[in-house]
Amino acid sequence: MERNDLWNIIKFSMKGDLSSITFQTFVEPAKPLQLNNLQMTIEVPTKLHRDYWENNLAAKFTDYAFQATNEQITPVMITEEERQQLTKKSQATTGNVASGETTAATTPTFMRETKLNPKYTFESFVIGKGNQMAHAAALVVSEEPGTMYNPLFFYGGVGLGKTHLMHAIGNKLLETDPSRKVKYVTSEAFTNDLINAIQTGTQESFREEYRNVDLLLVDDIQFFANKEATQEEFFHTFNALYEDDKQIVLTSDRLPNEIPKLQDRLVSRFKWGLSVDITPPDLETRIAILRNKADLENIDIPDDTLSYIAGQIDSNVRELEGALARVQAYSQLNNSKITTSLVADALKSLNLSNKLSEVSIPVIQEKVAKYYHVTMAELKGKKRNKQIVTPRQIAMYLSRELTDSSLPRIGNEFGGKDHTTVIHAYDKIAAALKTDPDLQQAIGDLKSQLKA
Ligand SMILES: Nc1ncnc2c1ncn2[C@@H]1O[C@H](COP(=O)(O)OP(=O)(O)OP(=O)(O)O)[C@@H](O)[C@H]1O
Repeated sequence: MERNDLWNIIKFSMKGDLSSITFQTFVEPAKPLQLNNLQMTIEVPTKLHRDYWENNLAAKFTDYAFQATNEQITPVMITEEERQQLTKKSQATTGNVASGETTAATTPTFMRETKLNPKYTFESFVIGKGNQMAHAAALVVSEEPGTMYNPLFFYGGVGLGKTHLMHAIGNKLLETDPSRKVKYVTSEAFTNDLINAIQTGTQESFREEYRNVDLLLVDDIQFFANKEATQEEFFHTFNALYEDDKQIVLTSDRLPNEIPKLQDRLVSRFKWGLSVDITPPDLETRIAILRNKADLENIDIPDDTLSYIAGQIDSNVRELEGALARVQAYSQLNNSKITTSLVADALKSLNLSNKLSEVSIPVIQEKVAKYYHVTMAELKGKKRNKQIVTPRQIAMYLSRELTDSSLPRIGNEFGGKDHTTVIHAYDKIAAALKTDPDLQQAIGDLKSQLKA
């Protein structure tokens, strides 16, 4: 989630929770500066504000952030004056931005304790077609680290569960044997740690810290792109761990050979183990993920409403969870039960997805069904008689024209049809439209009804 989106959600929650004077005094003037490594740096006007935040608001912040993102995000408070001093200092040295890490630079950053998210476990991970193999490989690695798949490399788009699986491996390993040393870092944190070690002459401790672990988890290694010194150091870290049969797990948004300027020797090492991709969840898995999450959080929500959310958001799981958190907040605020119409309102007013301001596929289906006097079930069904096939094809055509849903998603909304069926329907109607005045009339009528 973007920094400002998250901040707005937290502010919104705090507003409902604090007295209006407290809110105006302490929350209103605070400014989120940066969201990085599970820390949000927040600027406040004075030391008094900072102290108040640290003593009274930080815990609330973390709770609300967790509700919205499922991640343990800590606020790092900084006064305006401190920020100005840091900016001056960093301009004079490396051009580093003011961040929580800079303010806390008294101990080397790499000595920070690894924080695994306790909620990211195998139990809370929903298995579907797109992540089945990744899940199985992760489980094997957590049971027998350093033996079968080393390194284990997950790749795939954002918010699809790569970090979740990584933490699950760490959590499971520690549960089985709490004496094991597990280190989780993002590739950016690895780079920052290295820079910090070089600046403070503590490379030896850096190496000790990274090379004496049983399990090293490095997230988002696509950010190693173009970073020569980091790659060099990581190469040696990798070799030391590998030779010692220690487990390495890596994630990236793409395959190693697609990461720009990643040294060949790293690319080839990353291929020694197992690379598994994670693909976006299908509708059923999205519904299962939402159901799982709703049950975990004790959110009372009917099945058809969950299906509605899952139908609206097909990009990634993070957005899906974000939508559920927004819906929950919206229902609490309005003091009403969660229903499909409340969800439609909640998602629209929070402007979660542009698609929602457009016509949706179910609405198109309803209008077409009514226009041609067929039922919704017939429209989504398999019957092949002309009185039903034509309206079905028209509805598919309009879904493609008027929404930006993908072909597979349109197919899904029509009772799980293949995307090639949607293409065929679209082409057929588009061709007929050139010559058939009745069809032109019908499509014109339907479009104007849908836009009304
Ligand atoms: N299959 C799943 N079951 C349950 N929760 C899931 C699943 N997949 C993803 N999630 C949840 O979705 C959110 C985003 O997942 P995660 O952070 O692991 O994504 P990612 O692939 O690492 O993305 P990024 O590349 O942006 O770091 C997390 O809260 C995670 O728990």
